[in-house]
Amino acid sequence: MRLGGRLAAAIEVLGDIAGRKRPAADALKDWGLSHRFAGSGDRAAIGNIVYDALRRRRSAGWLFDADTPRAQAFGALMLEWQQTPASLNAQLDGDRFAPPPLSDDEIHLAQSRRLEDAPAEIRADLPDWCVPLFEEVFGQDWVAEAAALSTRPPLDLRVNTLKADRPKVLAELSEVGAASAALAAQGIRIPPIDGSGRHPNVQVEPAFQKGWFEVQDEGSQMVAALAAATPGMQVLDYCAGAGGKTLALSAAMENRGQIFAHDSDKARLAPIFDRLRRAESRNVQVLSRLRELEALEGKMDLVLVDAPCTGSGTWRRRPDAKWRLTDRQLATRTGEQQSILDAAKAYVKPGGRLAYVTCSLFAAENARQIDAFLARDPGFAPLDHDRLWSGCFGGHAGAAYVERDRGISLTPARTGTDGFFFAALVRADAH
Ligand SMILES: C[S@@+](CC[C@H](N)C(=O)[O-])C[C@H]1O[C@@H](n2cnc3c(N)ncnc32)[C@H](O)[C@@H]1O
Repeated sequence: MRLGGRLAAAIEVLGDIAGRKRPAADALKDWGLSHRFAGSGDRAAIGNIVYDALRRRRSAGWLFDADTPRAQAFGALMLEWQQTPASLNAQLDGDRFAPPPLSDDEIHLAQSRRLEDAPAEIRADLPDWCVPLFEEVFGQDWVAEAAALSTRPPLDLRVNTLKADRPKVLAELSEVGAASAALAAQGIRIPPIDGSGRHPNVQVEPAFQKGWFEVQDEGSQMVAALAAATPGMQVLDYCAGAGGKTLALSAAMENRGQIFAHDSDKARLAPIFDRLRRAESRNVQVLSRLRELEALEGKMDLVLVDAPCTGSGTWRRRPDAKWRLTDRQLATRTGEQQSILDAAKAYVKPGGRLAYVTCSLFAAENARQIDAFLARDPGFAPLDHDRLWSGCFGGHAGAAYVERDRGISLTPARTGTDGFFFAALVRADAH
């Protein structure tokens, strides 16, 4: 397929996503199943146009003054693929699978508009209702922070120190542009790919099969490090899901002590078994039933609550979620977070820690959730997050947003990671 056919396919998929309000991955998969002639390179290119258009939906559409799949797809090629109206029309010329070329009116409009002149919410590529939420957290930096969430993400890996070290994994992956990550001690980064390219499928690498590394965003690795699990501890990972953080904690604990991995959803927990085997994590017990946790009450050195959240920090990877999210869903998530925190605290021993993590950037899910928890339970006190940050990432003062008594925020603009929030609370009393 030439660019024209790929562009037409991307417009069709964007129409499907908008019309049926369905996830981008599902729409792309269906398109692939009904167009089996398309090769893997075509699918990757179509996927890239679709994802770029979703990340830049407002700014791409603004160039053509239209919130349509056509405007978003053409706009994405101009903003992210260094195309111009003239270069696009030249490539579409004579391609019978291409969408209609840009009209004189469209060309005139796109050439007369400069993104620097667009309203702030357009440059931020945010739904209107999210603007005050970003302003609340980031003040005058809110547009830059939101815009950084609209860029292509890197592919990050975490070296499993139970089986390998970073130089060994880097040597294995030297051909795919892998380099040490800037902040996470065991992180490896493969930078975002330009244009129609795609990241290598690292999961077919022998080193992956041997458990030498996991795919994990650098921010996720950093919050696992901030949880400060050490060998010999008793740890409850209360929302373990597929075990991304469980595995990082297990490696930090050098397989010594005990991690209890729980999740209320057995289906989400299911992949953890294979991952634990491959990583040779031997200090993890998976407990899917709540009643199995009874014996742990008041005994844990560390309880990690990696809470269900809106995922607003991961919009680089799941840009369709940005446009589907509603304020009602945000309210539902904050309610769940509150009840999970209130339930999980019972397992912390006196002097132990409750660590709270989200991959969201909204204050309601993060610092305000911590304020409310501390107001409900004066038996917990916040750790000094300035000290925690400098203890873990000492050479990088100022890289993250750190509020001493409220927590630490990582963002694509500041730390070059997905957006994450971390707060640690110490149980001071003996009740
Ligand atoms: C952010 S995900 C966890 C990701 C995982 N820790 C990782 O690093 O891969 C949040 C998880 O919380 C789980 N969850 C939601 N409500 C819960 C509850 N009441 N108790 C325990 N887990 C819950 C969800 O099933 C989901 O797997």
